[in-house]
Amino acid sequence: MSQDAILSRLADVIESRRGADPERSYVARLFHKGTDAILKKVGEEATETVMAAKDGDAEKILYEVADLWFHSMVALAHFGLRPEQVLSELARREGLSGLQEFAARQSNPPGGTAA
Ligand SMILES: N=c1c2ncn([C@@H]3O[C@H](COP(=O)(O)OP(=O)(O)OP(=O)(O)O)[C@@H](O)[C@H]3O)c2ncn1[C@@H]1O[C@H](COP(=O)(O)O)[C@@H](O)[C@H]1O
Repeated sequence: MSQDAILSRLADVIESRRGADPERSYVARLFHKGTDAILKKVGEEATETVMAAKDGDAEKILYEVADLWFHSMVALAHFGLRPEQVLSELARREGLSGLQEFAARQSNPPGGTAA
């Protein structure tokens, strides 16, 4: 199966678990537990990614980043957001120097007021 649309397909599956039986679905269980549990998993997987990277273990890094992306997608769904919106944001940044983007953020921070 093509990998091109994996994020969209996975987001659809995650969305379909809303209201599903927490005994039969890991995603439904996370939704059922709520915001703090979902965000705790994102934090844990981020930490496990850092630990794998410190070990320099390529296979483990890929495994942990997959866990991190997956739990980040559950968090996105929890807040009514889609991975396509993240991809659009990355596309918007494409070709824009990270330094230019940083300067733009200072004068127009996302969801905040300028410093
Ligand atoms: N991609 C994933 C995926 N990646 C990781 N995980 C689960 O995320 C959990 C990771 O937790 P940890 O690594 O911390 O291990 P753990 O000790 O078992 O978890 P905790 O007890 O610490 O919470 C494990 O239970 C993994 O099985 C995932 N669970 C589901 N998916 C996808 O989501 C779909 C829907 O899943 P269900 O809702 O379970 O049907 C699946 O078909 C998959 O495509």
